[in-house]
Amino acid sequence: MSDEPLLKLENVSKEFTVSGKSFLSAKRTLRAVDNVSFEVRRGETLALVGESGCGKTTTAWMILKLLDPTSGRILFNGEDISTLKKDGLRQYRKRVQAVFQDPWGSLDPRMRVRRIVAEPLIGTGEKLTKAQRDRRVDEALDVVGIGAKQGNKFPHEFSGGQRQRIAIASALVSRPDLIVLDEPISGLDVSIRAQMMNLLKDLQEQYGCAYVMIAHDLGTTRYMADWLGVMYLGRCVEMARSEDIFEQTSHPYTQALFSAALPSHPRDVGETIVLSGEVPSPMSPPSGCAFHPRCHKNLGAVCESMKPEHISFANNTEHTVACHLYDENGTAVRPDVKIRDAADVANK
Ligand SMILES: Nc1ncnc2c1ncn2[C@@H]1O[C@H](COP(=O)(O)OP(=O)(O)OP(=O)(O)O)[C@@H](O)[C@H]1O
Repeated sequence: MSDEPLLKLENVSKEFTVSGKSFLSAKRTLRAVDNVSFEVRRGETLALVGESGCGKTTTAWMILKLLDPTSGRILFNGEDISTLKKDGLRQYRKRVQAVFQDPWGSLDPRMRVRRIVAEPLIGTGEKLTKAQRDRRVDEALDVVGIGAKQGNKFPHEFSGGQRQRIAIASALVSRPDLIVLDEPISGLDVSIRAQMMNLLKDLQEQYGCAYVMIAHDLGTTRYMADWLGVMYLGRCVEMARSEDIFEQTSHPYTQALFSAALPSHPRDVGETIVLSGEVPSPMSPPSGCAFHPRCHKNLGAVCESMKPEHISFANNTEHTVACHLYDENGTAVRPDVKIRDAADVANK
């Protein structure tokens, strides 16, 4: 597999202007995504995790070109997607597809399933005869387990899991290089989630497409993802190969997230870390490290006043973290620090 990234985000940020509550109050800026950088290689899966409101969907929407970044660049096969016009944009829409949590949103209830699945083939510039198009639709319906014969039915004639399979068929039919999966299984019954994860993995093996996956559930990401990015209040606070993060969580936020979701992991945490309070509003983020008010390893003054840079670990440069607990080589400075030591540390 080529090492050239299929998708590259370079310091991507997105700000929204939000009106005040009353007519007279000033407009304010909300930074939903803050300097996010990562790469996705062909055929690999990168998952973004984090609590609600941390910027996962906004990031996905920018990749899908449903939103434009306020700053930074998104490169697809080395090309800045903000420069795409007409044909280039049409090609991009064909090569980058999406599956959302609620398939109802993307399945027109008045259309037969065949027509819905064929939709991404229309207007992509790819010259297909009707027979070729039909064959593609049949194949897509077959590989997702719906079966070509069911194509004349309407979406309401299928169960939730089947509807999600139809949405996947529709995403696959144009043979995309990348599919953005926005919580694709969280709306489904627990009993069929495993089937759906297996299906997505099988399809990736068969077609070689990459996935950017948004997930709340760490169990899913552990099974699906090659890379994991942990987001907090718009920032990607930790990023690494999935197996490396599951082996060694480094950012205190990642540790808290993992300790709550996977009580037996990670090995280095040992005890359950309870995250106190809510995620602060991105409209008025805390100073310094935005996680400091909730952090069980808060070092005090440095965390409260300085935004930590992203650094990579000396023994594994693919593992990056933005936290004052680590020095510029990624070595842990004070991994032992507990919150009660914070004032002492700050005074040293
Ligand atoms: N169009 C918009 N206008 C203003 N604020 C927005 C807009 N879209 C998103 N936001 C805000 O940006 C922040 C990030 O939202 P986003 O939906 O990307 O988070 P998320 O991690 O995907 O959350 P969830 O898991 O709940 O979908 C939130 O504070 C949200 O309220």
